[in-house]
Amino acid sequence: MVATMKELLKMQFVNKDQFEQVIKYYSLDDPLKLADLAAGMSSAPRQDLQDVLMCEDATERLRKVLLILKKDLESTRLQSQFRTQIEDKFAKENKKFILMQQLRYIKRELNLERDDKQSIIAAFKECIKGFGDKIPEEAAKVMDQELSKLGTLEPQSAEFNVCRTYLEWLTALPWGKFSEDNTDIEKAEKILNEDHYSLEDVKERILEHMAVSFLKGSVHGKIMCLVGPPGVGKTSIGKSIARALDRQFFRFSVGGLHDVSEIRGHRRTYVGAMPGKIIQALKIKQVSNPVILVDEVDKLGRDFRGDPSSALLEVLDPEQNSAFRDLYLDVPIDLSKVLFICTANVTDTIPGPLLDRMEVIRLAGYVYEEKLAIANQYLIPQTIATNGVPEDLLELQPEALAELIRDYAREAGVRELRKLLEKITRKVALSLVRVEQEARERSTISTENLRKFVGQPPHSSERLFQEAPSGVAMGLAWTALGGQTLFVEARGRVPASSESMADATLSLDATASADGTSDVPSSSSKSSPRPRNAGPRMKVTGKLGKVMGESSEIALTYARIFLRELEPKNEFLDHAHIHLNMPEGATPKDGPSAGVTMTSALLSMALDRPVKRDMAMTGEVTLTGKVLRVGGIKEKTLAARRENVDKLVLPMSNQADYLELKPYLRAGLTAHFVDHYDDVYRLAFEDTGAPMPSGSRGSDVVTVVTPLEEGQLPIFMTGASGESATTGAQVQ
Ligand SMILES: Nc1ncnc2c1ncn2[C@@H]1O[C@H](COP(=O)(O)OP(=O)(O)OP(=O)(O)O)[C@@H](O)[C@H]1O
Repeated sequence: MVATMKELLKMQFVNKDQFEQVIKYYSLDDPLKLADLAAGMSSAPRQDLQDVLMCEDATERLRKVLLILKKDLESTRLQSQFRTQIEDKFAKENKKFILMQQLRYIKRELNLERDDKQSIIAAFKECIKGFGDKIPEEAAKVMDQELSKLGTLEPQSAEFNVCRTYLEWLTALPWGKFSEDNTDIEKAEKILNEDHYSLEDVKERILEHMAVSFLKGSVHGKIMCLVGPPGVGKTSIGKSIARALDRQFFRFSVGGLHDVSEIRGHRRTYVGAMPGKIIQALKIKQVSNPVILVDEVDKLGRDFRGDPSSALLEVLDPEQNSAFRDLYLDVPIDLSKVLFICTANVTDTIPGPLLDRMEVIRLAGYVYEEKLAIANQYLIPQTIATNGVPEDLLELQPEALAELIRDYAREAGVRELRKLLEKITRKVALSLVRVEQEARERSTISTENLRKFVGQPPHSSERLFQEAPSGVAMGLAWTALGGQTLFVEARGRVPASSESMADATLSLDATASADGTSDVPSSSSKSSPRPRNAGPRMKVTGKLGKVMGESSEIALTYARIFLRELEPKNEFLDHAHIHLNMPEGATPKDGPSAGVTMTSALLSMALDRPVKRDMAMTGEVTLTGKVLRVGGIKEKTLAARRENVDKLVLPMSNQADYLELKPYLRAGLTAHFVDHYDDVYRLAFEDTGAPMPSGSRGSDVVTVVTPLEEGQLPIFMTGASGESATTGAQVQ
């Protein structure tokens, strides 16, 4: 007996024999069998059934029938599967709902808890009541509105959570909560001295600021901005100010920050919206008058997400910040009692309107003696304590510390020095835990075993030129990393009449060779007549900014005038193709202060006479030879001492800046103050065999000699800072 179609399909019918049987059975035009078919396909689409009936070929007809039935069976199976799943889910939800209702009912009967939503609302109301009248009217009104809105929303809805989070932020703020300021200025001074060595002028400015705030009873006024190279203690002095004032301290960095909402918050319409950093600071610190340190304001970004500097201005400006509106909270918040302190490496990149409202306090960097004292009094005790090494089990000999400062951590600040001391202490800690407690011995770090702890010194190279050849002059520059020496190299030759500029520059030696050889013709050859058709040209390299580029042109024009008066027959600068280069080409440089150095390098090249050894100069030069005032005298003086330079030529108008420096900072230096290039020339080329001008158009040179103090080391460091090329700090 042949099984019916449905039965065969239910048996997963694919067997060849059975298939043959079915074909045979259904190939007859028997109306009864057709009726059987139709019954099996009752739920099949009409079109499909028609297709079957119209099909003439019996085998094909059968195949179609089978297909229809297979589909039918599949859909029946799926339907029943869904039904079971849905029923299961409903049963679970139902059960949960019933249990929840029972639980709620039981809790309410036992008076254990009120309705969830109601309890949330009640908690908010309680919290708001606690603030009393300390909440400003507008904020109180918004809280009321939000509370009523919360009452109308379903606790399971997304909007309920948005509304609840918003109220949580509003009620988490320290409305009217202030910590009491320390008004004892002597105690404040003691704390500042306890935390930091030296920095007298910085501490003095901070104390003045505090004094004004105490008298006025508010911190209104300019925002303090601590500017200086890395590791000079800007961040840590900010922390110390908070300690001196007895206030909470919060720090955040805006370096590389592009998104304005980091400061001003996101609008509430965004998913995951939050208030900005300032509101977060108030919430975390739970007082309305913390000290907030905004680090790296000189590295603020700006893009399509807005201009964070304008948002920062709104926050920091004492005129505007008593009603600061965070985009998320959208109620006025009084920030006028917050003490904002900013830090930066340079002021050039701080947006103008922001800089205008700041009181800049400069931290220039430390000399050797200061680093030694900082290490002994602060860094060594601190690192020993943080690494858990018993004090009597570690001894760092003074010579080893001197070597660390001199050869390993040649920097303006003390960050690298701190890292090295930490490295040593960690190594000592490891060696201590490797042996039994009783067998532990004191570790002594001397110059002999220092390398075992910190490896080879990274600063083995001396400064770029110990003795500069003709065409090279040493300047002093001021970078974000502190002061440094900056060499100017000038090379040039007069091309043959047929030579093009390209050929001429190709034949130029871009870097003067250290042995002093140069392709600059001797003075006698320079006075011979030259073909005039090639014309003089100058190429300047070393990643110079616009101002420095212009300064090089002024230097060339002035050097030509000067040379014509000095040696009328020497026409070298009038005809030569010149290449002026400032090494460390990866470091951007700008500013006019290298004017005198460039002029000296050009004259040294044209006269084939080297500039006096160990002399560094700085000053802007004008077309008439006047030497103008420059910035960063302290940083430049520290760099000169670091780099073995003992003679300085500085603008007369910077004399006061120099004399303001503590004598120990300029110990061993002879500084000459000039106001005309004639005197720079005399000082730089005296006794080198170069011709001397007949008189000077400047006023008398002032020379300040500062002898070494007793027990003070002479010059103690050599070599240029290796850092600047990699960090891209701008030289000025
Ligand atoms: N005068 C000082 N007396 C004692 N410790 C100091 C002094 N100057 C710096 N330090 C210490 O040096 C370390 C580095 O200082 P800090 O991090 O404050 O530098 P910074 O100027 O903020 O640097 P950056 O610009 O990289 O942020 C800190 O541990 C700090 O305590």
